[in-house]
Amino acid sequence: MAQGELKSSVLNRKRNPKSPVASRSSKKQKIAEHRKSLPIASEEERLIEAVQKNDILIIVGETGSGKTTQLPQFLFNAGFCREGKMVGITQPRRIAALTIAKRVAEECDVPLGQKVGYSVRFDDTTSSSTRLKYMTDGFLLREALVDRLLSRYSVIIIDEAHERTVHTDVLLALLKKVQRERSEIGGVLRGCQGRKVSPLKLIIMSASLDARVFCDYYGGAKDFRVEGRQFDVDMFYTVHPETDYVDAALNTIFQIHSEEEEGDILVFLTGQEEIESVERLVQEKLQHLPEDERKLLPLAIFSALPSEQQMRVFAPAPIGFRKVVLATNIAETSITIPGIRYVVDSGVVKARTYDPNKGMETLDVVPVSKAQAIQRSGRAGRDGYGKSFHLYPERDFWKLEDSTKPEIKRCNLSNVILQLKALGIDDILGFDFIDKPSRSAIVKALAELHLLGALTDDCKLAKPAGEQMARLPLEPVYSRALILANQFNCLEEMLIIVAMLSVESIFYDPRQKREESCFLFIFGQARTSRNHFVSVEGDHLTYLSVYRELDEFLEERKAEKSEAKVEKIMRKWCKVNFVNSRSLKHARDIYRQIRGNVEQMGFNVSSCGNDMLEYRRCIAASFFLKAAQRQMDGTYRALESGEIVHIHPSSVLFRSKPECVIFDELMQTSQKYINNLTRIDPLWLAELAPHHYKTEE
Ligand SMILES: Nc1ncnc2c1ncn2[C@@H]1O[C@H](COP(=O)(O)OP(=O)(O)OP(=O)(O)O)[C@@H](O)[C@H]1O
Repeated sequence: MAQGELKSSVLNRKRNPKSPVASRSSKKQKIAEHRKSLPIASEEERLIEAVQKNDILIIVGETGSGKTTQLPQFLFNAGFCREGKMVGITQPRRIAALTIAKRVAEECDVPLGQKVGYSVRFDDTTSSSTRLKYMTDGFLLREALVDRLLSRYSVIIIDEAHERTVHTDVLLALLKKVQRERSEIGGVLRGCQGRKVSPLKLIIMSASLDARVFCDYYGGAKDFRVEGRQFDVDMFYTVHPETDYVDAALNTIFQIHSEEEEGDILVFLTGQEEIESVERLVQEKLQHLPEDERKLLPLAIFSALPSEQQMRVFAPAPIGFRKVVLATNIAETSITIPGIRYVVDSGVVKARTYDPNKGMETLDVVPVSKAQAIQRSGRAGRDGYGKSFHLYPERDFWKLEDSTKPEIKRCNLSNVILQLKALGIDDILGFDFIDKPSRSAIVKALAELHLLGALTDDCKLAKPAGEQMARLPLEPVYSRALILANQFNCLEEMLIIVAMLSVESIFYDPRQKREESCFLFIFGQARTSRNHFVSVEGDHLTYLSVYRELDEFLEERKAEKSEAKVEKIMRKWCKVNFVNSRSLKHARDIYRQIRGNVEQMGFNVSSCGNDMLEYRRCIAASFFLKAAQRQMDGTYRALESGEIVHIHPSSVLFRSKPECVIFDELMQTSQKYINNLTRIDPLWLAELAPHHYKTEE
């Protein structure tokens, strides 16, 4: 496609000139018409009948047929929320829970948080009048820790079950048990706060080509198909495979912008750095276009972005502009980004795989599954006819796996097992998982939890350490670090480090700036301006000094009260220091949230000030399972797995190569790398973790 003129219809988009009252009622009318036009609308009666007749129902429907937004409203109308009961709907991602709840509240014409609300980690908008509650699958799992029978719910809907997140898989099994227990109890007064427990209806919703796996798991449960989608989406594929999908995505964005009609673009890429680099490239390329063709607005969305920044992609583009949303697979399922008419699918996704025997994670860019490609296309055509451009040939689509491998088969199980133990499920090997993780993965995770002090010798939940670890919304190894830091009087510092380790790319790396002619100059400049943060003790302390320096800088400018001003100052500081402002802002949010958690648990947040020796000893005591020792040839041996590894070039200890280090990450990319390190004295391991290391080791 050659570049052409912008279509006049884009430039002529006008604001609605009606009065607020008139526009509100016309909006209501539009929503009512929209609801009626959804394929699921004509199925209301049949669906309710099926739910009434079956305790478990598997609903399969095309993307955009209206399952997520409409079914809960049908259930409400049919009386499933009487006597204060709720319908709970789980989503694999928080952004989906947030935006769908907002949409359903709008459809019901009620303020968010009353009849309709959402609950996700660190953000709960529900109230005692909430009847339709959207939440993440992880949130419902945590709720079960407090109310084992989930007695407030009359119906629980597990949405997007085909995604098979580890939390969804655990819920599928847990709810089977809860449902059995609730029907055995039958109307007896029990459950949380003596609530009356009635039988539970369970609905599993999937867009998957293969729903049989769920029907079989629930002993031949009935399936219900919702046929049809609201708007068509035309599919386009490349003739030949693309060698560089980032380049291909960039070209496609500009082709759509110059040749296609009005409508926004959604592009699927693999991660934060790639997205930020494409964002810059779009900006740069726009500078070379004539003034009237520059009206393209790139916006990013990925999971490490704070919620309010994620929400920016949902706002309409300014008049005359076309927005181009650059997303990871966070935008792949469930959500509707208003205005999106064109989808560009790179065909790839970044996938994490965990090897329990080596204790090693690999992060690879891999082809998407058919189900994922279909979900991606489904994001177009949600408020009108759409087009989906796949950056690979059609024959390659047919070669893709049908669906993604369940996360439970490729992740570290220690967190899930800790949650199950806290739920009173002791026989993990005998637990009825829909897809059983390997025996060795379970045994390895149990052993790790035991070493971390979360389980007793007979594999029961340790009190209070195991209980406290289960209550914190973190990986067990980080929860343990916080508990220990409380004893070492450096909880403040550990909270900062845990927050900083929870985000991607603290330092902005100009190597990502493709086509940068003065790359070497800028790279040198970045290193120099980063130098004053660098601690010879390692990356953890370097991150600590970045965090603290920004804190001091903001403290000095405390007079600037408005949040927007503070954010502006912060962005400027980050730019000068080559620090990624989005990542740092996210880390500051996480810090505040987990600080709230530990304070609720009664911990006093004290600081060790500048006593970094005590702090490094605490790191050694917390992460003793992640220690590595230098070998004669300059490589390192990870002490737990015996793997030979290298220090990652981005670590501040890359050149100094200390004798012994604690690492946070062990990743296989081109080589086996350890990253995010702290230098320790090897003797500390035997002293601080005597149950695992002997002095002669
Ligand atoms: N936040 C929103 N803003 C505007 N329209 C929306 C929003 N959410 C949903 N819709 C509209 O409602 C339709 C149905 O959405 P819904 O999420 O219920 O579909 P679904 O069948 O669950 O599909 P999927 O599995 O792809 O999420 C969408 O196609 C879109 O037209």
